[in-house]
Amino acid sequence: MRARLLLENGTLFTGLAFGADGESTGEVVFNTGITGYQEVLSDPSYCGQIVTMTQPLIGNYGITRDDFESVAPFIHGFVVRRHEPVPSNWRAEYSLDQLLKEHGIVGISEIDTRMLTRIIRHHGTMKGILTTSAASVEELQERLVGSEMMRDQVARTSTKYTYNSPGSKERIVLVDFGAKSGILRELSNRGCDVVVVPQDTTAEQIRHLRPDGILLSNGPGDPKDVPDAVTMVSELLGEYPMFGICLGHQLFALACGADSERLKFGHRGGNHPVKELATNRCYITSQNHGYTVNEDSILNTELEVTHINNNDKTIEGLKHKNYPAFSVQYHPEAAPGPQDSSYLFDQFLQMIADHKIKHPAKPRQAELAAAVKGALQNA
Ligand SMILES: NC(=O)CC[C@H](N)C(=O)O
Repeated sequence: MRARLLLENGTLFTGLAFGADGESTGEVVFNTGITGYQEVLSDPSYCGQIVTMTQPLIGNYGITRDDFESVAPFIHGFVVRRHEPVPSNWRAEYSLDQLLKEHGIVGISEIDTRMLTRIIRHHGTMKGILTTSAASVEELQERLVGSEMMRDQVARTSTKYTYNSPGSKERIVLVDFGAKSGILRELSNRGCDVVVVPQDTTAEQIRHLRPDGILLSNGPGDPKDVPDAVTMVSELLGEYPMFGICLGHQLFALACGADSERLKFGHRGGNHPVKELATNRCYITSQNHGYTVNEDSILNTELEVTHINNNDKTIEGLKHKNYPAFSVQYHPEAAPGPQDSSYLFDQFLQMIADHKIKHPAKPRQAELAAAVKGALQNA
């Protein structure tokens, strides 16, 4: 069966359909990972996007329950050069085609994904419509023009309820803006007592959880679409050690008074070189983002740039000059991609340990102690 992808600039790709029948619109982006299509499909940060894999052979190792990065995929379409319907892998439980069918996601194969990627690199990311319908190109164009880009992806992908993943060590409040499971996995592997909270949790509600540290997760969309989260971060800054990942990094920057902007075509893949400025060392990182922190906007803040992208020199890491808080634009939890940056989770836990030495009594406990002492003296 035929599927078609029409871009905002008028380019039409005709290929073979796989996955679900139907039609969807979204921002068309590309990912350069050679493996990891399952993690890409299930990364909530792709919510509302039509994803193209530049690796030409996709589906050959199938789908495994253990490799999901969220319970369900949120992408709006999947574009590949060649779709392999029969997986060949002992871990495969079912096929890519089945996964897309189960979740109503339209796939298209047998199109020139190299050409599509070059168009996106040249023009920048743009909207597209992916369909298995027989509609005329004019009809598709009309629907594409009339379609709105999503603005509420964080609310769609975040947990609705607070839940606990118990551990015996530090209590980390993980604010879920559309978090990949890998973040929770990294914290749990280190024995942390993780409390995952919804994206609209207030600073006061987080204080009631008595955290040792706060982790701001990755997530989809424009960081400026979640202003209440920026307020929450600014209220808790300095009070608790904080670590921001991807969207969390952008929210941390906005909370410190910096600005964010859209990248022409974003960074998506497992091969992005990032330079750590303190050591001049280069890390190959896993990335998936379309926005970045504006460099000039850092100047009037208390932020310091710690990492830059070696390809386009954009900001990849920040730290607060006076508070225990830092962030990275890339994915230390990998999944998919290189695991070289997982040490950042250890760095976060070390920051929490140092903070505890400097602030042995939590402000609230100190307040309580002072109140009790006052009450005893007056008695
Ligand atoms: N993976 C992420 O957290 C992405 C952050 C943000 N949605 C962006 O595209 O820049």
